[in-house]
Amino acid sequence: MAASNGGALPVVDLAPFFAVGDADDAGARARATEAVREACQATGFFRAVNHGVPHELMARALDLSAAFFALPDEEKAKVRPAEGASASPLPVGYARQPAHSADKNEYLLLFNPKLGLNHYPAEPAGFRDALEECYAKLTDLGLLIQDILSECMGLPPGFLEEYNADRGFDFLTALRYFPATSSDENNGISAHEDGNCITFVLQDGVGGLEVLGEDGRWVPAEPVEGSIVVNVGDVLQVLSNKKFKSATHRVVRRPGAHRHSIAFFLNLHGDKWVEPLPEFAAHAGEPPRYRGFRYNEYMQLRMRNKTHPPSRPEDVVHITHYDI
Ligand SMILES: O=C(O)CCC(=O)C(=O)O
Ligand SMILES: [Fe+2]
Repeated sequence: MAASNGGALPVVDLAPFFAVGDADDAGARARATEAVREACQATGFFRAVNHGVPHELMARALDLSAAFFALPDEEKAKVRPAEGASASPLPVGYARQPAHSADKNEYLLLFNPKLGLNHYPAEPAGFRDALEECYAKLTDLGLLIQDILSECMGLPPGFLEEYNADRGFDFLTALRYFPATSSDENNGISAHEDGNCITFVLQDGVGGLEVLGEDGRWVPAEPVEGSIVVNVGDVLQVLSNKKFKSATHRVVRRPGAHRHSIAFFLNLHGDKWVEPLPEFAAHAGEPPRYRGFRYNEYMQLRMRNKTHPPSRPEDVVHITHYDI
């Protein structure tokens, strides 16, 4: 069988967090928590299995997404609110990366369906339901992983839950990457770190997602059916004063096939203040490695990277902007 074993990505089995009444649950939960801690300190990337998101839903959402992106461009372009009309932090609906962008993909973006801000495609039938079901399940998974992270960061129970209690800034993107046209025309998403708290990726069988390993080599996050790739974003790297890594990752396009993925971003409210927590700085006898900032300021600087790409790569804003 050509399927890989998932390469070098650590696998975390979340089953013990869903089991009830088994005497060994506490031990199994502690082992899973330790595996998350190790992965987040090493690269910030792992693969979750038995995560509570039904495999049938994941496959259905990816299939319907492929059917949507296969529609003619005029159809897809209808799923876009008028310029300036969006009340959401990012434009909802369909978009294709601009021609000047090094990233070669198109996507459909939605916020929390409960906010009523989204624009959905009329076709294919069932796509909206699948996206909304995914959104709800991935939010639940985000809250579970956030609890596990709170625990493995040694924070008081419920700390991150309280710090990041607002679900108004999370978003989901269904993505389609175009096939590579040659071996040097194959960038899907350039190497980056996610700015948010925690990201999940569901992907079809094509492959191309890669994470930068500790030794500086790219490790493929090969598709493994039913698994979800999890990565830590910049917010957790800052809170943990660099103890937890915001994973550097990219997507390399493969020849001969479009690639489909669904990414969910557990985010932070724009008004939140982000700085190294005392547990990782003063109380640990460590100097803070970042100055504090309001999250919205960082989100806006990152948006500017896209809307007004700086001509010099060193002017692109990353979390290093707040380095001390
Ligand atoms: O499509 C993927 O596999 C990853 C997407 C990603 O890294 C992003 O949107 O930030
Ligand atoms: Fe990303």
